[in-house]
Amino acid sequence: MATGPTRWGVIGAGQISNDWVNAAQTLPKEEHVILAVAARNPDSAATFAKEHDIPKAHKSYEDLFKDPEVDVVYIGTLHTEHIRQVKQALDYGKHVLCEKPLAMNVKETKELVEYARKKKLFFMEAIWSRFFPAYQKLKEELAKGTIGEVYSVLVTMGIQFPEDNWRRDKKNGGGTVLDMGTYATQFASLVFKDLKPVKILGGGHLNNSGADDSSSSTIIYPNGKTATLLTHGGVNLPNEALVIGTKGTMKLRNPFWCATTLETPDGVLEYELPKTDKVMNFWNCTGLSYQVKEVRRCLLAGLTESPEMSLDETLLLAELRESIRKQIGVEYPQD
Ligand SMILES: NC(=O)C1=CN([C@@H]2O[C@H](COP(=O)(O)OP(=O)(O)OC[C@H]3O[C@@H](n4cnc5c(N)ncnc54)[C@H](OP(=O)(O)O)[C@@H]3O)[C@@H](O)[C@H]2O)C=CC1
Ligand SMILES: O=C(O)C(O)[C@H](O)[C@H](O)CO
Repeated sequence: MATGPTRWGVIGAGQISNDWVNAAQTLPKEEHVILAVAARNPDSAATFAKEHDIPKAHKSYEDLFKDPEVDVVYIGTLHTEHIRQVKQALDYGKHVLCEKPLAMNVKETKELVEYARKKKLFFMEAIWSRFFPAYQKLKEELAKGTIGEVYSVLVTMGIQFPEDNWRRDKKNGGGTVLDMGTYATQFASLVFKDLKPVKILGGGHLNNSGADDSSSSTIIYPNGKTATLLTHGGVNLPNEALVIGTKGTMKLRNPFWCATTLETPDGVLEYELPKTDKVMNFWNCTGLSYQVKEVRRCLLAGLTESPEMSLDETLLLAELRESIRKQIGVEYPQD
């Protein structure tokens, strides 16, 4: 791979893997090749491979991890499964990009971070938001002091999921804090990156499975700064992220976790996404290609972590989520 394309193996033939592969395939073939896929059911991997023009369909996840031609594995499975799958991929010497949330709780997240660091392989939680051009621009404007001293972050993420969606089922890792709180907390953490939270307040409602159906939380940072976050699985919220300073406000939207619009005091900036004619499951998902590019950039530079989404930050997000959802009363079997 030193000179050739990055050769990807994908595990999980579900919804996000569909979007991720379609997004990665918008990139030049000289840089990224989706070489292999594996699923729990070999027939499902074969069908996925055919649909996406992927040369190899392996009979098991382990067969894919063993494939010497695969440089890096993308894990697109439910987060209840990540702990075992990430470790096995690393054991076979693969670099790993793993879907968010990286794991079920702080304990699992720490275990994975330490494991990857010991192996000295590239490892990243797939917080794709960070690599959107609108995020890069927001960071530039924050660094320039465009809105002065920032005191407040306000984020809402709410999507009306059907009752039978796994996101509402605790045994499948459901709960809005794990699903949407990952995005909300990464935004707070991006803005207040140099500050250690002094207090985390959380509340919300549980559904019948014992997962949270809504959350309302405030992260108190030092020096009068706060981030207020709402998540909801039963109603659509504005899905915007605001950052408010002494000289004005900036807002990411459309929606904030894969933003194509940035409002600044000087005007509204719109960003076009890469195009595909493939069927996508989730909003703005050709934007997954930005993080795919980041992984190659890091591999070529010999980095084992992305400076934009470090493993320390992944740990912090896990801690924030755990504190919030435990205050709501969500306990997972993995805790
Ligand atoms: N970055 C983003 O924009 C998004 C990220 N996500 C994240 O991606 C992950 C997958 O979500 P999504 O694709 O929507 O989910 P899917 O329901 O489509 O499931 C994905 C895959 O997970 C595996 N899986 C599903 N159920 C089980 C189970 N009960 N036991 C073991 N494995 C199971 C299957 O793998 P197999 O095919 O091998 O059977 C399945 O194809 C989640 O962690 C989610 O948070 C989800 C949506 C968007
Ligand atoms: O990661 C995601 O984007 C999610 O799983 C969301 O909760 C949602 O489905 C939005 O697309």
